[in-house]
Amino acid sequence: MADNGEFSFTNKAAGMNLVDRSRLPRIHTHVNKNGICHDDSAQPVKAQTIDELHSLQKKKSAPTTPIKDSSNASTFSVISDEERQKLQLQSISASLASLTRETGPKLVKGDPARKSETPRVAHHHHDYFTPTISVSDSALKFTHVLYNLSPAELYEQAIKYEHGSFITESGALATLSGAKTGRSPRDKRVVKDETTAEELWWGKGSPNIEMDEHTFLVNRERAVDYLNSLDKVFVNDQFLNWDPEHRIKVRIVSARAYHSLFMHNMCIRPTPEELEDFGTPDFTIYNAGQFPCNRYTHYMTSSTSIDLNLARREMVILGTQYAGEMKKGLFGVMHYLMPKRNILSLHSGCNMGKDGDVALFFGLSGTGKTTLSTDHNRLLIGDDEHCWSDNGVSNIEGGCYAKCIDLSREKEPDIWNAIKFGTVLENVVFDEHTREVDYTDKSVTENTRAAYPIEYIPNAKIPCVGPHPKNVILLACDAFGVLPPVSKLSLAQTMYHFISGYTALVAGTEEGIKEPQATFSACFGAAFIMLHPTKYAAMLAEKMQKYGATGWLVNTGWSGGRYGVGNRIKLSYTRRIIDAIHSGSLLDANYTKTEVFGLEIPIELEGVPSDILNPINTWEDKAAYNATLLKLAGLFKKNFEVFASYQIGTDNKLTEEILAAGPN
Ligand SMILES: Nc1ncnc2c1ncn2[C@@H]1O[C@H](COP(=O)(O)OP(=O)(O)O)[C@@H](O)[C@H]1O
Ligand SMILES: C=C(OP(=O)(O)O)C(=O)O
Ligand SMILES: [Ca+2]
Ligand SMILES: [Mn+2]
Repeated sequence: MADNGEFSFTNKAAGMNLVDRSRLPRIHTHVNKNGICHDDSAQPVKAQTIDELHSLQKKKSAPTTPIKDSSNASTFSVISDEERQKLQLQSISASLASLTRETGPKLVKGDPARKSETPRVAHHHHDYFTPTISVSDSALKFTHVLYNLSPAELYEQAIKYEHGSFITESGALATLSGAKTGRSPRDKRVVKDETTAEELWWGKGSPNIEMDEHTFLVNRERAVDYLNSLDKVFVNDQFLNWDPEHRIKVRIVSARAYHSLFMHNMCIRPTPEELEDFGTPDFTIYNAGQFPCNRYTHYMTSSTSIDLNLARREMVILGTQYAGEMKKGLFGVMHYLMPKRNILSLHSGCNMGKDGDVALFFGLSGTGKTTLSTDHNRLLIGDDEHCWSDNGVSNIEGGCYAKCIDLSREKEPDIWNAIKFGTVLENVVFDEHTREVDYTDKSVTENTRAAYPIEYIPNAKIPCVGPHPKNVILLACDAFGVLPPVSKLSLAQTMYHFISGYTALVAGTEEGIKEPQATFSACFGAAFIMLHPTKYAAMLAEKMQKYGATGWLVNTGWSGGRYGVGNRIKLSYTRRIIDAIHSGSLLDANYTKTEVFGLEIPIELEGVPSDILNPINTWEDKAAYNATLLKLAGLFKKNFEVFASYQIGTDNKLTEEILAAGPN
């Protein structure tokens, strides 16, 4: 390097200083009258101490308050922020009241780590949270409430206090859901009282395992006492259902920032104004997470319990931190509340073309609802839970919950790009230094998941509502490899397959499932429905008839042999099939009918090799194909026996046609 400039560095001689300080220009400072040096390039900060400096960093934002008592609605607009905060804390305290104590715990808003907050607010609230029974330690203690925190605040809480929380390279919050990495359907209990005994589906095949009111209260008290024993609890006040006429207000009380952020993403997020008008929730979840149920409690068969009380409009979660339990728990509640209003609740994805054609995607976990409803050429209404009312369709949720195993940027770019700041990434494995996620790694579980707000998908339809569906697509992931990649269904066939709800359950989403296996789940969601399957089926048939929707069966599973022999149908082929359904071109194709299941299958479909359209062509061993086909048909028939004696709605003719629409 030439030694000709004032700022040149020199390293010519070994052992010399890299920078020759004598050649650098001096920084000119002046000495003021106090004798203190200043660098005059910027104004000095308006702070005398470090604490003061830090206090400048955060701008005060008015606390949002959900409480509006209808009795003082007229005075609401003039009440002070302080008064609002009082009312809000009263409502949350009422939610957290232990039943024996009549009054809730003393609550303080904010993070207990910010010590200065406690005495100030504590002083305010002392006068009206007077314990009504003899004072115990729990009655003396304050519970801090972290109310509807923002994603940024929840990130900080998670990273500071929850083991296994990290920021990934793309900005998502990686978390661990603990010992449970999937739902626990065998630990779900529903209170059987006079009303629910009549209304709900009980007995063989039903997901509703009974418990009594008293046992529910035992578990509720256990969860509430646990939550109140913590230094802080998270409270989310949010909405379900984008149809404004049928919106449900939900409150979620939980112990972890992870759970609060998950529900922030999955439920509909209220605006600050909506939160001020929130009032009393329609439904409350008490999620005690890791805290187990007590095995001496009646009806308990493990340390996990998910308890639903429809009369009290409450759910209690003990002994599992799997967040999907809350999301699907609320879905069950909607399967009860919506049909009462003559609205059909659907375990389906939903999207809409630019011309307003809506498609529903029914299917069990892992069959492709999220993947196929997230379609760059169409508007996403939702990926998992919808309502079909006289107004059309509406999403129940405010977010999506995508499977991440083997996620690829190329095949699923919209989901890939949604995994950014704000997204909860469950149970994934990442590089400890770069924080790059390895989506192929199943070390924690195969059921790795991303939960993100629906607006993270660029072509989301906000508000998430649409007109009546034109196509009803039933997704089955057929591990036997004998169902065709696509079949056009008659209404009776659609109902037969809807009631059957066949798929191969893919590993991981439910505890204890290690390999795909054939399963039947009525209405493609037996784990979540509350009424008898034929009630939902009758509503679906009526709506499909009324609005002229076409039914389709799409196999997103195996081709060329059963699981272990053949391969899963390429996602790109399934996408071409779905495109042809949306565009209407498949409706006009030439069809042939299959043996045994009597399914109408197209002879040709653009972008898909014709020989895979009929599965027999893809099997080398034709005898094995026929045997497997008959085996699956037998399983269908056996499963349907329990439904053979039921009437579907008021239409005798349709009921008979449905019974005849299965395999022969
Ligand atoms: N042909 C296919 N069609 C749909 N999904 C497929 C196909 N092949 C592989 N997959 C994978 O299967 C999974 C489907 O999961 P997902 O869409 O989350 O199901 P659901 O939402 O119904 O639970 C995704 O991981 C997707 O990448
Ligand atoms: C969260 C779930 O939904 P899905 O797998 O259908 O996306 C689940 O079934 O637990
Ligand atoms: Ca599901
Ligand atoms: Mn899904």
